[in-house]
Amino acid sequence: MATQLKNLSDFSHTTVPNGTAYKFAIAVAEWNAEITGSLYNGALKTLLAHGVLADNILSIAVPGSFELTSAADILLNKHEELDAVICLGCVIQGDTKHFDFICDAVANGITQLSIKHSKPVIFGVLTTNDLQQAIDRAGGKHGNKGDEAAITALKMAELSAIA
Ligand SMILES: Nc1c(NC[C@H](O)[C@H](O)[C@H](O)CO)[nH]c(=O)[nH]c1=O
Ligand SMILES: CC(=O)[C@@H](O)COP(=O)(O)O
Repeated sequence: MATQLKNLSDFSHTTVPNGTAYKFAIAVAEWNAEITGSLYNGALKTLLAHGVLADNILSIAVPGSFELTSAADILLNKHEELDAVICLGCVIQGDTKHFDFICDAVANGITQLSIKHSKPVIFGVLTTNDLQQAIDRAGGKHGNKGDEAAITALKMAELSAIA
């Protein structure tokens, strides 16, 4: 499994841009809140640790991961100054195919949104078979996907600035 080869929180501080000049939004799904809360805390801590000003981080909650795409679209339409939007969620397989539809909708929706706005929209959504896999990736043995999402946002904001 790829994550077993790379800890989600493993990154070199020397390769992460300083975020003082950048403005970010974080959209967090309320489903599986004990997991998404950990993802959010990881992302926030990582942004602040790399110089992002607290006043330059706009955070909102949405009911579920399916709503992350529309929330990011609303944020990008209303706040043109944003350099990137981080979308955080946790989708856990249930008894039906609902999992597949949500995961596909969010992944494809976020991808299309990033292209529509020419702004980085970061896919920080766990899509796991069970709760333990989510725990392992939200500050557990495989690190925190919120950290990874924040690092990605910083790198993409820098890329957008220098490209
Ligand atoms: N089962 C999970 C959901 N389901 C809710 C959807 O995301 C959505 O809010 C609903 O279908 C109404 O549009 N959401 C998660 O984030 N994680 C899940 O495991
Ligand atoms: C991903 C989901 O929506 C899922 O948790 C819902 O569970 P079920 O498929 O058993 O209805």
